Amino acid sequence: MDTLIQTHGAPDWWPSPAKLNLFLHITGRNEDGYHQLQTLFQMLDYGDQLAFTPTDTGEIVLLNAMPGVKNEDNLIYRAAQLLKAYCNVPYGCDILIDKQLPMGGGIGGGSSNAATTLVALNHYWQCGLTVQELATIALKLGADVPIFVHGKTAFAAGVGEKITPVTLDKRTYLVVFPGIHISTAEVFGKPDLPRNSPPIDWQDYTFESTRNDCEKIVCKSAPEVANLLRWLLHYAPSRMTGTGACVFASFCDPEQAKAALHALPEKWTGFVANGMHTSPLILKLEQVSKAQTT
Ligand SMILES: C[C@@](CO)(OP(=O)(O)O)[C@H](O)COP(=O)(O)OP(=O)(O)OC[C@H]1O[C@@H](n2ccc(N)nc2=O)[C@H](O)[C@@H]1O
Ligand SMILES: Nc1ncnc2c1ncn2[C@@H]1O[C@H](COP(=O)(O)OP(=O)(O)O)[C@@H](O)[C@H]1O
Repeated sequence: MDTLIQTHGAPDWWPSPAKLNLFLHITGRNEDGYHQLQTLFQMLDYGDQLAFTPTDTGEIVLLNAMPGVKNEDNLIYRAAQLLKAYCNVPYGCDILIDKQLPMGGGIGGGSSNAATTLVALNHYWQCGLTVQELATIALKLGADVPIFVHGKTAFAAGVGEKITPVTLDKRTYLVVFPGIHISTAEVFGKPDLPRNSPPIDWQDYTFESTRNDCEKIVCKSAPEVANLLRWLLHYAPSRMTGTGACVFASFCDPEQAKAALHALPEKWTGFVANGMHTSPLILKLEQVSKAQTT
C-alpha cells in the first residue's frame, strides 16, 4: 500500500446523496428472514456531506456527534473500521459530518454516509479496492450500501445488491419528511406485509404500473404518512420511498416542484432535488482522481 494522501486547509467535502425507491416490490423472503426485492433506485443531487482528514494515529474519530446514534454504532465509523481491517491499514482519519438528511426516512442517509466513507477512504488511504470489491464489503454494513458505492440510478434485485444501471427521463422530485422516523426492521417484521409480488421485467417498468409494497402498511400504522401522501397527490404522482417515512412527488417541471415546496404546511419539512444518472459522490471521485493524475 502507498502512503496516505494528505489534506490541507478548508474541509474538502464529499457528497453523500439521498436516494429514492421509485417503486419497491417484495417478491419473497430468504431463509435468513431478509426480503427479496425489486426496486428502482433513483440517485439525487441532494444530501449530506462528509470531510476526511487522514491521520497516522490509527484512530477513527468522528468530530461531531450525531444525536441519537452512538459513535461506535455510526455507519460512518463502522465503514471506516471495516475498510481499515479489510485492507490492514495502519492509518486513521478525522471525519467531519454535515448532516442534512432525516434519519429513518427511507432516503438512505446512513447507507449513503457509509458508502461515501468507503469510497473516500479507499482514495485517501490508497487501498486500491475496485468498485466491485468495495460494494462487496459494503453489503456487510447494510442492504442499501452497495448501490451508493456504485452510485448509479439502477434497477436492483436480491436484497438490493444485484444492480442494473438505467437511464431515466429527467425529473425533479419534491421529497417530504412527515416528522416521524420509521424503522426498516419493524416494517419488514409486520406479519401482514405483502411478500409475494410477481417479479416484473425491467423493460416493462412504468411508474403507474408499479407501487411500494410497504406503503399501505406504513400508512395504516403512521396516519401522518397517509395525510402527506394525500396532500402531495394534489400536485403530482407521489409515492412513499423505501420503508418510509418520506414521500416524494415527481415533477417534469422544476418550477412546479418548487411551488409545491413553497406551499408545504409548516408541520412537514421537504427539499427539491433532481434525479441524477450518476451520483454526486462518483462525480467527486472522478474529479479528485483526475486532479491526482495531472
Ligand atoms: C428496503 C429498503 C429500500 O431501500 O428500505 P430503506 O431502509 O431505504 O427504507 C432497504 O433496502 C433496506 O436497506 P437497509 O436500510 O440498508 O437495511 P438493513 O440495515 O440491511 O436491514 C435492516 C433490517 O431490515 C430487514 N430487511 C432489510 C432489507 C431486506 N431486503 N429485507 C429485510 O428483511 C432486516 O430485518 C434487517 O435487519
Ligand atoms: N451516519 C448515519 N446517518 C444516519 N443514520 C445512521 C447513521 N449511522 C447509523 N444510523 C442509524 O441507521 C438508522 C437508519 O438510518 P437511515 O439510513 O438514515 O434511514 P433509512 O434506512 O430509513 O433510509 C438510523 O435510525 C440510525 O439509528
